[in-house]
Amino acid sequence: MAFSKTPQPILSIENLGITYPGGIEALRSTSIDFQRGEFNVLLGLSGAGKSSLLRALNHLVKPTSGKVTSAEFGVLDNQRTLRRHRRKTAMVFQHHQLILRHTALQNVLMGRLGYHSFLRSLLPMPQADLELALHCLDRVGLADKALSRVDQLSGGQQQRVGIARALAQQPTIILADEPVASLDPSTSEKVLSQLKQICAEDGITAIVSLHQLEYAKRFADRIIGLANAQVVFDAAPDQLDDKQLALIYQQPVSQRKAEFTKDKQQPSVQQKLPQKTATQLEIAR
Ligand SMILES: Nc1ncnc2c1ncn2[C@@H]1O[C@H](COP(=O)(O)OP(=O)(O)OP(=O)(O)O)[C@@H](O)[C@H]1O
Repeated sequence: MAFSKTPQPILSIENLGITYPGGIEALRSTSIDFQRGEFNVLLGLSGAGKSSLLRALNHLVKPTSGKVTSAEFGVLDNQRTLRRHRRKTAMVFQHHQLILRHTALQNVLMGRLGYHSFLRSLLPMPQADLELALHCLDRVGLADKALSRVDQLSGGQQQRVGIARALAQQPTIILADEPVASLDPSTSEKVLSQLKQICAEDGITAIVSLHQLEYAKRFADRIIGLANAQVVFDAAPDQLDDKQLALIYQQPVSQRKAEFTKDKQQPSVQQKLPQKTATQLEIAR
């Protein structure tokens, strides 16, 4: 089940744990090496811990234990290292987080902000940044929309602007948190194909959380399955059989406990219903 390790991971987590205030454990002591240029998909039920893991990789969520190590910059344990790591680690979000009243080009230029001081970023962007931003829009097929306001673009086009903004960071890693969750199937496929192709061309490591098993199987080089805050599968998509799927899609422990308690202590909804209504429910099934 373990994924074969090559000597040079670009990003590693070691005994990483995330517990939110209130005691909710989103990730239990987890260690993973992410290899250069790989397209990784995090798969799991809602609440399994995908977003928490993804966001901990650039400390948008602060881990409560363990460490994240960038091959380029070292352990993320100080502001300087974190700033440098974040500059080369771009994010693509489910709701793209674009400024809707700005043009596509203005949004893509935001990807360059990490390369400038605060004062410099108040001035017009350098010509080289403008050219790079246009090139990034061109790569996602939206050069002709550079001067369109983002609120005039379709959902798929908006997500492609989000990808172009990520590319403008000239990243070595892209973290994408459910990038196609708001898109229809055909647009989702186009967006994921484009993301995968660009990452392959540029040698970018992608770590992408997805809900759709079929996309995970089709696009991932490696699938990391999470359930109940733990990695339960870590291998190439062709290793994913029914047994492994059952592990990934097992009911959350909290839900199982709640149902066990409910079964033991309380009559089921059907038991509580008058006999006639319960029979009608049975028939309606
Ligand atoms: N900010 C937070 N504060 C408290 N608990 C949180 C917070 N964010 C997430 N959680 C909890 O942590 C657990 C893991 O959540 P997470 O969002 O990482 O899962 P997920 O697999 O990404 O789910 P989804 O697919 O629905 O986005 C869940 O029980 C969730 O309720």
